[in-house]
Amino acid sequence: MTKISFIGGGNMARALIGGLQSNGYAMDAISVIEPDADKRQQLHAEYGVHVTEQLPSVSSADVIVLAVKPQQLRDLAIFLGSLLHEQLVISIAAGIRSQDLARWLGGYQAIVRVMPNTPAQIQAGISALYALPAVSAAQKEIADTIMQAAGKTVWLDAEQKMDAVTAISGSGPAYVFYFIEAMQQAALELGLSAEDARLLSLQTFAGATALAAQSSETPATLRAQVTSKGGTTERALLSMDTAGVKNAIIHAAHAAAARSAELGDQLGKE
Ligand SMILES: NC(=O)C1=CN([C@@H]2O[C@H](COP(=O)(O)OP(=O)(O)OC[C@H]3O[C@@H](n4cnc5c(N)ncnc54)[C@H](O)[C@@H]3O)[C@@H](O)[C@H]2O)C=CC1
Ligand SMILES: O=C(O)[C@@H]1CCC=N1
Repeated sequence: MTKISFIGGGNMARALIGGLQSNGYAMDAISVIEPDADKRQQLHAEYGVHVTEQLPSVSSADVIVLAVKPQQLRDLAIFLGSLLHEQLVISIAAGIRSQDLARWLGGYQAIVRVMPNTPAQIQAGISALYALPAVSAAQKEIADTIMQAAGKTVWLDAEQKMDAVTAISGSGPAYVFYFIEAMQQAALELGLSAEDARLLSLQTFAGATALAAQSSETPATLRAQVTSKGGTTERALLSMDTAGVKNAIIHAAHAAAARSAELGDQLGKE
């Protein structure tokens, strides 16, 4: 079993470990290096993974997943470089470009950059992957297998596309949760119980998403099928258009992509 060492045991590492566990991955092949003692204890209790605060323990891993904040990556990578010997390095940090990471690692090139998302924890994630040219086909296969335990994978032909991916699928779950929050609040205001508000809004999302995925019709056509002339949906959509909801969502995604590029520019300079 490929030994995986996560550096950083926060939200995204937990999501990926949860996905690996649900997929039957041996939890004793996974270790997590995390400075926060409470998080270490929780990870060990919940998943049975090895936990430590000692960075040198990565030496025994086959794959190292860098799961710290983008702002924490450079200092970590500078230490990590001397501990590497043929391991595959997977970075999930938003914005940080592979060549900047390679430079911080002292020229180490076996790097796959990945943008996962949190539905990974129930194997419903999607990850985009980009490999530096030095990464072998076998290493790409390993990265793909690990990320498939968390959901679907897509390989990018140009790293520049990571900014767009980050804005759509990386940050995207938060946009969907935001919409669900709004739907549930409206349901409560309209007099439904909390239980019904949750069930009705979540099943509506799940059903509409499944329909959009399975149907050959475009989302616009599916939307038109809900919208009776002079009816309730028409009134709701008019309200959304007047408030500029669609444009706000599009602008939000552009803002996220711009922030991803900005993180790469700012942090990559160092
Ligand atoms: N949360 C999300 O939805 C997604 C996050 N990402 C990326 O994943 C990375 C991690 O994000 P989160 O898990 O949300 O952050 P987080 O803050 O929950 O986790 C980061 C963890 O790294 C630990 N840490 C800090 N310095 C460390 C060091 N030197 N060695 C070992 N561990 C250290 C922290 O104690 C913390 O537990 C970020 O780079 C983010 O851009 C990517 C896709 C989605
Ligand atoms: O908000 C962030 O910066 C990270 C990257 C994508 C999702 N969470």
